[in-house]
Order: sequence, then C-alpha cells, then structure tokens
Amino acid sequence: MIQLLQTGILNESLIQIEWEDYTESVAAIHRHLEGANSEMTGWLNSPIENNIEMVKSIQRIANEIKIAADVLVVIGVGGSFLGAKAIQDALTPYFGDCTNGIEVIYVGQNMSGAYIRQLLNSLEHKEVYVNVISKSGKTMEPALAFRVFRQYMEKRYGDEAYNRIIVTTDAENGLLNKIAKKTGYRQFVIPANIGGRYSVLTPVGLLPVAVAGVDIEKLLEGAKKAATVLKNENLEQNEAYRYAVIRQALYKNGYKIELLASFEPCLAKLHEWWKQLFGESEGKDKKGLFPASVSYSTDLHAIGQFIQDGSPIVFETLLHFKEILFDYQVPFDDQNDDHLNYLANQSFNNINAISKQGTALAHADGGVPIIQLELERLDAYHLGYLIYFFMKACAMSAYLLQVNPFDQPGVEAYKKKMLQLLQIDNFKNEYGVGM
Ligand SMILES: O=P(O)(O)OC[C@H]1O[C@](O)(CO)[C@@H](O)[C@@H]1O
Repeated sequence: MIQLLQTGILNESLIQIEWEDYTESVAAIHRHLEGANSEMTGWLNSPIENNIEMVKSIQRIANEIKIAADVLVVIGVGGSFLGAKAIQDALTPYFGDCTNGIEVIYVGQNMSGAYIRQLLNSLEHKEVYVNVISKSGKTMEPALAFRVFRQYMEKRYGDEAYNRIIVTTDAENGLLNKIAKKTGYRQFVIPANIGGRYSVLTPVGLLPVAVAGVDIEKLLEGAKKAATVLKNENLEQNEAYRYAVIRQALYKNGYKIELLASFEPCLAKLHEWWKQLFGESEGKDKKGLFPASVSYSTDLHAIGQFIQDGSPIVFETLLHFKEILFDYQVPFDDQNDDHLNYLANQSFNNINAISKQGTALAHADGGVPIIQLELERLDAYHLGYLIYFFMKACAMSAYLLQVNPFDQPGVEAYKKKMLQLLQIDNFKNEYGVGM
C-alpha cells in the first residue's frame, strides 16, 4: 500500500494546509464521483468488479501470441499507449529477454517516417502479431501506423493476417470498430465510460503487458485493493485525497509545477503516463499544475541545480519503492585508488535510497515543498495499487480545481489546425475532427 510520508509536505513550515477547509468539499466530490449520475467513471469500480472472463480471454490471446510470435507490435497513442509502456518498462528486465513474455514494441505515437522504416526493417526475421488500440478509432498517428501495418501483415501473412491482428476499441463507435467488424479481427472492448487516460487497467494496457510477461492478475489485485481502501470520503483516512489536497494547497500558494521524481530508470515511462493523466485532466480554463518529471539520480546532475536554487515555482513528489527485485553490491578493491572502499559491500539499492533521503533534505532546505510517496515493493501488485491511487487522486484534484477531469477540449485545437494544413476537409466533415 502507498504511504504518504508525513501528513503533508516534508518541510511543513513552508505552507500551512488548512485541512478542515477541504473536508466538506472532498466529501461532496467523493459522493459525486461515486454516485450513479457520474459520467466517465467506469474505471472507479472496474477493479472491484472482478471481470474474470475478460482477464481469461486476455491471457488466452496473450499465450497464443507468445507461442506464435517473436514480437507484438502495439499501435496506439496517449492513453492508448502510455500505460502499457509504463507497466512494461517498470516490471520487465532492463536488459535481455523477459522469461515470461516476448518483445513488445510500440508504434503510432509519432509521425516519424524514420521510426516506421526502421521498425519495419527490424521485423524481417521475426514472427509478428499486431495489437491496434484506439478508443475513438480516428486519431491520426495510430490510424496512419495501422494502415502501414495492415498492409504489411496482409502482404506477409496473406489470409492468416486477419488472425494476427487484434483490435482494441469502442464496442459500438468509430472507424476502427467498423474495420474490425468488417474484416473479422478479434476485438477487445474499451468501455464507453472509461476515457483514454483512465483506461490502462482495461484491455488497453492489459493485453500488451500480459504479452510482455507481466502478471496481470497481480496488477488488478493491487488496483482492487486501492479501489477498496480509497473508497472513503474521510479526508483524514484517504491518502489519494490527501495527496490531491496537498497539490491544490501548493498550487494556491504559487507553486505551479509539480515534479514527479523517482529513483529507478525503469519508471521514466510511468512519469509520462502520470503527466498525461494529470495534464489532460487538469490543464483547463487557464488553470492547473504543470506536471513535469525527473529521473534521479541522473537528473540531479542536470536539472537538479534549478530545482535546488531556481525560481520557487516547483514542488516535488518523490516516488520511492522500498524493495527492488534485483540488487548489486559495491565490490571491495585492494587498491582503493578510487577511495570508495568506505562503500564496499553496500548494496546499490541502499545507496540509492540514501540518495533519495539526501535529495529530500537538500531540496527541502532549498525551499522546495516535498511530498513523499512510498510503496513496499516494485512489483505488479504495488504498481496496480499506485496506478489506481493516481487516477483517484487526479479526479479529486481536478474537481477541487473546478475543472472536468474527463474531457480534453484543448487537444482538439492541434488536430483542427493540422487538418486545415493537410487540407482534408472532406474527410473531416465525414468523420468528425478527431483525425
Ligand atoms: O484511443 P484514441 O481515441 O486513439 O485516443 C488516444 C489519445 O488521444 C487523445 O485523445 C488526445 O489526442 C487522448 O486523450 C487519448 O488518450
């Protein structure tokens, strides 16, 4: 389970959080979120609902892919990409093959011709399956990538291609749904009441990570635990709501940037998922914290100077997992000409944890408000818990800011301009502005 170290921020003297001022609004928002009329909140209870059939069919297809293919190419962007990649990176080895899974590669998150070209080249001697993921079915980046990969699969596998392409999309709407129905591709459903950035614990995230070798039952078990524990309107007892309130209090006190910082490089993509979650949910009506991230200790030697000593607009959320599966000990060296024998036989993970404490103390001294989130272990269970924790905190935080956590009107502006430049007005009129 997550532990929000300290009740508020590490350096409490920096701001006074008036918890009682938030008690009622938090409870009211909680009741709205959990109420029957709340929209786009299918993710709230889905971990509790135990959708055993869905999990089994994901595992069945994942096993088929692991046997028949060397690589799964996943096509998707934003919420249809970041969560899966975040979980995969966090829970599979840095180097070498994962014993329980196969290679999972992502495409359709950019429009780089070089990326597509090189990816196709790399597939030459590998057996391939494709999982195309798009809720709307009309986002330009994945739609273009799917056009390429559909043709590639048909050319390479002929009639068998239709069996090697799995579609994850809305059950009723969208072009991708239409194509899947027409062609007979096997299909997983993204529930209509779950938006992209809240969809990682649906087939959107679960199929790719199951193929990569992640234990999705454990992931969902962690999320279920969070869904149960965090179903509490009492601000004193709900860590997700406490985190949301601290963020809002800091925002009101002029801290406009939240830096999520962690100490394992494999968590870098989790930062990206978190940025979309909070950025798309809160950045509206000229309001909202700007979500940014750093990977320590790497970034302490780069942007660390600014954090310690630059404009006082940043607060830091330190994310720490106490136990990491693998570790290594600093070797003793007879020569000791590098003068490091004082660290001999110490574990790297322990030194890393001490660097986290040092960072917290130094940045706190520098006047940077510090929130600390701590979890027992970096594994599927705790990651599932953390993901749910962030989604629940995000919904609460956005409502405290009085914006809708579940829409993203601003994203459409870029799409409209691009369409004008690409001069595809006819298409736009026919299918809407999503493309
Ligand atoms: O799954 P889709 O519909 O392709 O959307 C992908 C992403 O694109 C966005 O709509 C932003 O363009 C995100 O909100 C969403 O997660």
